[in-house]
Amino acid sequence: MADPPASLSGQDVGSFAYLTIKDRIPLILTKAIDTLHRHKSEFFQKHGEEGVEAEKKAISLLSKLRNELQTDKPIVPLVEKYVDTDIWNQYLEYQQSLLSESDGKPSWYRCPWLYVECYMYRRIHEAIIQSPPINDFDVFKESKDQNFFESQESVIALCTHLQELRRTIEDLDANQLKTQFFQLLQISLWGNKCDLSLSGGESSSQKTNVINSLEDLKPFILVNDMEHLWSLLSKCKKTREKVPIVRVDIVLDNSGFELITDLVLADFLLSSNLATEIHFHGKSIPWFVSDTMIHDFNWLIEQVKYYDHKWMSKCGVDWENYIKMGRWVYHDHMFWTLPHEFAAMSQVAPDLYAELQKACLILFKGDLNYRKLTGDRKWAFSVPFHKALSGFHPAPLCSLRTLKAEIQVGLQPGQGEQLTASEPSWLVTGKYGVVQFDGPLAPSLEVPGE
Ligand SMILES: O=P(O)(O)OC[C@@]1(O)O[C@H](CO)[C@@H](O)[C@@H]1O
Ligand SMILES: [Mn+2]
Repeated sequence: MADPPASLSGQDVGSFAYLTIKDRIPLILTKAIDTLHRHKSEFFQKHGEEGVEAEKKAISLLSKLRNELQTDKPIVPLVEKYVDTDIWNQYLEYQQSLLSESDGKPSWYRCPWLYVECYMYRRIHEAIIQSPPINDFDVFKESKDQNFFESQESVIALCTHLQELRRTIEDLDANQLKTQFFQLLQISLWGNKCDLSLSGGESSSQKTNVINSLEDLKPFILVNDMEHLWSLLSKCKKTREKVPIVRVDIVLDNSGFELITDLVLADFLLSSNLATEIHFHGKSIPWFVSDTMIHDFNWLIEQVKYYDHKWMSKCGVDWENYIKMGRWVYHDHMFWTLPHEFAAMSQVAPDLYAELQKACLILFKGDLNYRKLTGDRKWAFSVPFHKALSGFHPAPLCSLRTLKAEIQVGLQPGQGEQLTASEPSWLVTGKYGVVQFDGPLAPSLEVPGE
């Protein structure tokens, strides 16, 4: 099999990767430092002088990181013992092995963008765990919570919509159910626009009622495989006597409004009997500013449950019950916060790969997951999604992604080039999206070993 294309990297001056490393990541680091500053009195109240010293230490570590990045210093090994420290340092050695003598050391602009961006977030985590007693502080928690509070109107509308849907769901025929399914898939897709790492931490909450704008947004869905998802889940539903469990896994992305859209979709999948259990996969450390951790997941459900709105609090009560009954299960494997492309998962995290193989369908939310599914490489726009997955296929899978990086595959011949000509920023603003499926080929088309 031919070598895959080169990785996106900061070596391409002017590229989105280059601009992210040069401008956006230092801004995110500065905001993290500011957040620590603003919590100084809280740290003092909680921990006395020790808390203030810890804040100072974390800030100096983050400032050092920012300087390394802004002066393109060599990437340095992690030093604090943690569950994944050795894996990260082995990965750095692997990056070194890819460079020739003359290339020099792995550095911020020389290494793949995917690696250095993930590494940056892991270094933020190292700075915090090196600063006890504030070693469990989430520098992004405030902005994740703020995104939820600023999206209240849309959350109320969505929860009301879901409860109305649940009241009538028994009377819907297959076509009506499909229509509702497609609507909630699109709402989950567009919920992905609310991403703080794109906005550099600036607010990106959902201000308008997204349900009313689905028709207007439809032309911006470049790949729409929703029919595949419907036929897959309908088939699973029909074979329930033989296969009683229909499991859908959702690899989460951002907390706040996007997470609400994912929980609403997950509730519908159970209420419609299209699935019998939902498994969510979140991050185990603060990641890409807005990505969901267990404390965000639990906090959000608590907020919804105690919100002073009848239908919203009904959703929160239902969602808490799904978790208690084991119909919703939350996982946070450390693989999701490693730098590896997903094609490496079966080698690096065989337990996670085996877990995902239990699913009838895996939904991958967001842009970073898409970058890892396709290896963040310079594929031609018309390369088939299956090929770009480079053998990653634990189960039928679908990416729900708004485009925020210069990578897109599975387009029609000429479709990408046409967009580049008419709208040069189409790959990176989040304005366009895909619902892109990779499932079992029809048996006659399956070519062994391809
Ligand atoms: O995975 P998400 O939350 O959809 O988006 C994450 C992300 O798009 O934010 C940054 C914006 O440049 C990218 O580096 C990264 O891929
Ligand atoms: Mn994200």
